[in-house]
Amino acid sequence: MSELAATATQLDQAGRALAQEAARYTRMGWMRGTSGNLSVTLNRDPLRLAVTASGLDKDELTSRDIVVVDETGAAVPGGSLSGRKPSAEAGLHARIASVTGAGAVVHVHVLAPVVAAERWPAGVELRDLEMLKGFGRAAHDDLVTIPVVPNSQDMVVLGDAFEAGFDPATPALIVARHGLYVWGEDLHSARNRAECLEWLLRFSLETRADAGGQPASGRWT
Ligand SMILES: CSCCC(=O)C(=O)COP(=O)(O)O
Ligand SMILES: [Zn+2]
Repeated sequence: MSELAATATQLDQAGRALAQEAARYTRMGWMRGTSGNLSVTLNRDPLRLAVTASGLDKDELTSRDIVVVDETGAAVPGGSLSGRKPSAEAGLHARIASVTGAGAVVHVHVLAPVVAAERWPAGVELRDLEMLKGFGRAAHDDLVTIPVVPNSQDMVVLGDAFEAGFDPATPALIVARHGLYVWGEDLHSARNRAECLEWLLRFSLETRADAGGQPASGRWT
């Protein structure tokens, strides 16, 4: 295997999957403008990810608009068929994949997590909701806390903050005033988790009194 630690076929498959998934998130309104980025793990040792290229409209990616990066998020030699740069956030993708063993990492600029982090900057607490099952947790779990870290342009700073608060049972991270990271064994699993978590966060914002929401009866809060 080459320095890329991936065959041309693997790269083509990864590129198609990432482009298709990014277009789907754009249609959902979760990758507005050029926001958001996605990655899949190609190889564990050495760590190699295929990550979306930087600064592109994520609705218009082709299978060539991906870059192979190493464990620091740096492009490996010959890692881009299109000569593009990796996502500015590739370093955090690589850190998450390294620490969690995830097969895919999704970063979206969906609104609810960012608003929730404004309300609960120490972490967003969720409990007793059926949708927690779709997030890989039991609905009856006492408490699930989605960690929140301050935004930074330095992916090492963000990675250190993520790792400091990492709980293996919670496959998500909110970056304050920025967006949401969710991971899973593949893109499909990460998307399911992201969709369920977005629902959970919207529910919290709309029903918790400490977010200015309207509890229906008070019985469940
Ligand atoms: C308006 S997007 C600002 C950059 C960002 O947060 C993002 O998710 C997209 O960055 P990339 O380098 O992956 O295009
Ligand atoms: Zn972002």
